[in-house]
Amino acid sequence: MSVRIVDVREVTKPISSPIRNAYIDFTKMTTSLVAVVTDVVRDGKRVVGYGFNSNGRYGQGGLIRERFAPRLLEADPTSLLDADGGNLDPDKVWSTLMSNEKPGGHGERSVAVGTIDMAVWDAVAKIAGKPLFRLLAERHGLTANPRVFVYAAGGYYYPGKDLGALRKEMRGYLDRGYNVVKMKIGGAPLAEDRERIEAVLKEIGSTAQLAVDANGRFDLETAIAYAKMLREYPLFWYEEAGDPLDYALQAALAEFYPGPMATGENLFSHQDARNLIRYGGMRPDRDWLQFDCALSYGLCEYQRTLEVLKTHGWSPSRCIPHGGHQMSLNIAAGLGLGGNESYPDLFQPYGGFPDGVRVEDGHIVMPELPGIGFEGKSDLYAEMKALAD
Ligand SMILES: O=C([O-])CC(=O)C(=O)O
Ligand SMILES: [Mg+2]
Repeated sequence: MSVRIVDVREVTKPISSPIRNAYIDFTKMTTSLVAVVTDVVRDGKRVVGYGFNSNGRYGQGGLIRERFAPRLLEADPTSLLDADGGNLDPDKVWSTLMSNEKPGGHGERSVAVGTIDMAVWDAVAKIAGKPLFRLLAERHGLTANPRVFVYAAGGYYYPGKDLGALRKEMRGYLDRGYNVVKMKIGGAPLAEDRERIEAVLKEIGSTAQLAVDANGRFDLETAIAYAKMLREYPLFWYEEAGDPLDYALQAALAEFYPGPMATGENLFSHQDARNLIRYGGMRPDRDWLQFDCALSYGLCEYQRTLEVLKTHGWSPSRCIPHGGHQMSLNIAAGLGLGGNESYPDLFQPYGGFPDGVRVEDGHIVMPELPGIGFEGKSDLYAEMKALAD
């Protein structure tokens, strides 16, 4: 049997909402939805792999249609296959996507490639007839663990949102089974953020922990001022204090913040991840890494990032990716990450879990669906199917 990619389709969809973090609002946010259509038939149906990019970066229809989809469709189909020709080889597909691309300058390109790469892995696992997390564990000689830690991200700034509304939002996450919640900081003066934090801590009591996210807003002085305030509270983590590429700031912050820090969602290559580990002062015994494959050249590149971490003495269990998508849930279950982000009320239908999956005690259990599992989420699959039909 041979396998051929017969089409790569893209549509840019809105995932807008009136929320705001310390840096951007999401009123114009979009995502690229991609379908990689193959000539393989499984259970009487053509195998189509699907992918999309995470929130925070916009849809990449231009790059995908002008540059990346044509490279795959123009390639010799046999050059994209694994050794016995029975499936696509994601690394060969990745190399074809990245042909004639110079190194460095990771940005929108890494989002376009990450989105297609997600669809390729979905197709590969479907052709293999397995959930992606099982396929990944097998490839790496690991035992999959379908029970994955998830936390609830929200706590955005929102017109008219007072402390009561913030507390209610957080209570809603606890009611849905989460035991770690996250809120935004840095979009209001420090004293006001302190009030917001105290209100949430009062609401969640000892049943949950709170993480805070500054979205890269602070200069060094402000990051340290916040560190001195935040270290008075038992926070789950202090996220993305300064500019994502300011490794010296991150390293200096460690001097003032003994608790866990988190960052990495805006680093888009294994080289950038390596620089964070080399120069960012991150501590493998307590800090968290949030690289998101959907924004950073996909799972082929994420595996290289995990290799870099290993070389520097970091366990994959210190990774809790940004983005709240099922792709990272599969990587977490297959390769032993520490968990995954989740946005219970935002970015639908792209984020979240297959229908019927419930959060219990801050964890979900992955269903045994072939591929990434998108077919198990009916609202998401309806959009995907419309693209492929
Ligand atoms: O507000 C955003 O851009 C999303 C974000 O940082 C996160 O989920 O950690
Ligand atoms: Mg963040």
